[in-house]
Amino acid sequence: MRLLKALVRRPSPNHQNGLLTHLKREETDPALALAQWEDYCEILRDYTEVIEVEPAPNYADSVYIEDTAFVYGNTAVMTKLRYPSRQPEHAAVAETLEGLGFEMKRLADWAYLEGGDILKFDDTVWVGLSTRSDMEGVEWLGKALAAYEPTIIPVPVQHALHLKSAITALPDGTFLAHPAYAPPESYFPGYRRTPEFEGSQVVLLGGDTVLMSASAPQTEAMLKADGFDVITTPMTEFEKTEGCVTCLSIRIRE
Ligand SMILES: NC(=O)NCCC[C@H](N)C(=O)O
Repeated sequence: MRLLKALVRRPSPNHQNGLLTHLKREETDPALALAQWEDYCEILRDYTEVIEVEPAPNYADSVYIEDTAFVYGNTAVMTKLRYPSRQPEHAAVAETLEGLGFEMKRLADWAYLEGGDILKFDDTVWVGLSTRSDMEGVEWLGKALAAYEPTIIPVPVQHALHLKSAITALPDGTFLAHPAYAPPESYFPGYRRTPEFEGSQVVLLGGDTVLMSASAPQTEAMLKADGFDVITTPMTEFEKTEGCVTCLSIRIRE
């Protein structure tokens, strides 16, 4: 589970016009978004090698690089983004992953799957059936990863954009979820309930250290009391277009 590399992509100057599913549009500050992205990258750099994929300034949501690909072992699965406005984001990410030596897999044209819907912990992969990902996507992911024989569990997602908007794993194998947004508890081996929605989204940096949004101070206090090392970073400009700490990077783990 050691973090080896993280791929990131600079925000588009047009980031504020990104897709919205659950939120109303709010003005974002492009300079602040860039500063928040740089802070995020700086934190990742303390823990791993950070690789910047060629920017895609014409694509408003391109900073949310997690949605474009999923890496498991030596395989990189290029996902299939639901909306045409996001589909051109794939090309440079695929090129970067191919250049890193990954075996590349692609989904069938008719399948949909976004990286924000894929939650991996040890040998299990939970896949959200949200408005963005479907059962065809789950099946193609299973085919792409067949050599590794992971357990793949499709999970209904009704109240959040992606599975990982509502639930993420902690280093000890428990899960963090906000009760109002999370999928049914029966799909996971137990939840820690977060007081704030943004508190359910963490990135594992190694050991007991997790990175989370500064928008969830009560969850931060809860995790610290539970013995985790918590690093927070401001994410307000990305939260306005339904992004979070997970979607700003593709993590490559051992
Ligand atoms: N993995 C993620 O949580 N991605 C966030 C994507 C937000 C973007 N505005 C979208 O709706 O596609």
